[in-house]
Amino acid sequence: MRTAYSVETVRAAERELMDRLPDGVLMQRAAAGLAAACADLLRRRAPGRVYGARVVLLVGSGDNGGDALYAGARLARRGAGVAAVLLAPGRAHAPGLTALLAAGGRVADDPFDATAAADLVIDGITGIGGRGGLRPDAVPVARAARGSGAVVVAVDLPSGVEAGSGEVVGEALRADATVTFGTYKPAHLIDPAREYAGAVRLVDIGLGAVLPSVPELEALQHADVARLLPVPTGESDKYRRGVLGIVAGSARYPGAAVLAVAGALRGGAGAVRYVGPAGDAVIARFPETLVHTGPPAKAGRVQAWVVGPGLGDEPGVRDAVASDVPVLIDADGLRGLDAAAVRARTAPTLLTPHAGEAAALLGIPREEVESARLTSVRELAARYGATVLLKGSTTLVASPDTSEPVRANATGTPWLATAGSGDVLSGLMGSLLAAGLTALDAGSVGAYVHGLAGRLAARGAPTSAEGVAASVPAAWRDIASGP
Ligand SMILES: NC(=O)C1=CN([C@@H]2O[C@H](COP(=O)(O)OP(=O)(O)OC[C@H]3O[C@@H](n4cnc5c(N)ncnc54)[C@H](O)[C@@H]3O)[C@@H](O)[C@H]2O)[C@@H](O)CC1
Ligand SMILES: Nc1ncnc2c1ncn2[C@@H]1O[C@H](COP(=O)(O)OP(=O)(O)O)[C@@H](O)[C@H]1O
Ligand SMILES: [K+]
Repeated sequence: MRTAYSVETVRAAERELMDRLPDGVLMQRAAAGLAAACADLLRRRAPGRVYGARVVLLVGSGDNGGDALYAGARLARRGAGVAAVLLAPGRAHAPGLTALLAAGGRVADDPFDATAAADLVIDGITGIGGRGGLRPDAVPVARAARGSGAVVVAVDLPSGVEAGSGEVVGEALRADATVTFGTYKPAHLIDPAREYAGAVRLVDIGLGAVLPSVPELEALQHADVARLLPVPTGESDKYRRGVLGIVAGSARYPGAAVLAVAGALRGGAGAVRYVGPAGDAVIARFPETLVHTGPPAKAGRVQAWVVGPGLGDEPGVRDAVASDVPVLIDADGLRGLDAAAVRARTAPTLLTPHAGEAAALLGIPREEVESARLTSVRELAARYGATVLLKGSTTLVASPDTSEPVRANATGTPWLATAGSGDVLSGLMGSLLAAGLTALDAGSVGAYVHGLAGRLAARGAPTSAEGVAASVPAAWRDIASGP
């Protein structure tokens, strides 16, 4: 599990730790980890050593720049030629600059000449104190660094991203690698910032001892998902594995029903009951499905419902919401959803909007959701008293219980932005709900498997929702077989 803490929590923990330690120790720990990571990267490219390598530091006005300066000093002591570009010359971290100069480093005469010749650039413009994207004076230097042949290593965070939300407002410096300290921050787990960070390395500075036990955000890894995937045993029968009911499809969108059933069958349901007008299309593709044309309440016992994909104006949402088993509500099922009825439910509810649907539920413009995904998913979970999965390039899953961390999933690929892939996801998560996973686990495990299936299906070329469903078993096997 990767865990991330909010900026406020990180700052409070750092203060507490600093009070216990002699001055400057934390920054030295950070700089030592940063310098070691840079030395590793330099060894991996010509000329294959630190001695003689050309290193440029981009130094802002805060402690992020201080980390860069001290790391630069360490590299200079090992024979690298280190030049610092001071973006706020009068306000650069003074002891850090003194250390760099004492170690044989220098201040760059011309930032553009320096970056053009660099093997490695250390981005220490801003860290957790950065707000509102790169400032105009930093933009040309950042672009020159990115456009040079140098490896770009971000200190703590790629400069210009919002540490607490993962937003990128304006311009940010894309890194090949990021070295962060003490704990991940939300920006390391949430796109678009996550993508700007490149490969992230976490350096232990002793913060773990003072961080609270519950993080703000967590991201499941293979081993976590493997533990949660349901596996049938000798005692299992189809009912114990879970029967999933699917209320989906309409005369206009019969395919959504087929895709949701496809996801459900690959998600391990013992049986799938399909309720709606697309029974013929479903049976033609999946003869193992139990179909029913009456209302959901009369369809027979299920352990969970999925309601909404391609539903159009077909009825059925009310029955599902009124049931006493877990319910996943997606797509058309979310339209005009009655918050009071959802809050009154006794069994778990999982709402799975994309940004447009989330915006409609919150009554705000889509861009507002896109630019504040973490806040939006929390707000929806609170309003509906339900677990909410917000789809997108990073999928976020929030429980209505605010003491639970939000789960972030980034296993997906932009190739998943294809019609019907969300229907497959609904069926898959529905099966996991029917198997007894909590709404938070079903959502985050489903998103993880679906994202990986999307990657396997695409492998760099367009794929379809059917292709994603067909790759779920390969993704499942990959996860279950271990790291
Ligand atoms: N607090 C601690 O104990 C530790 C902090 N460390 C480092 O300290 C960093 C935080 O340092 P600070 O709080 O000084 O904050 P930063 O260094 O992230 O940035 C703050 C400074 O940048 C300026 N700034 C803000 N937004 C800007 C923008 N868009 N463009 C240009 N300049 C901008 C501000 O005016 C301020 O002077 C961490 O990210 C980490 O790198 C590490 O040394 C580990 C220990
Ligand atoms: N840029 C992206 N990167 C990764 N995954 C994406 C991206 N865009 C969409 N997805 C994923 O693709 C799926 C699309 O679902 P949805 O929007 O409901 O589409 P549909 O209604 O057509 O099925 C979701 O799982 C979503 O997280
Ligand atoms: K930085």
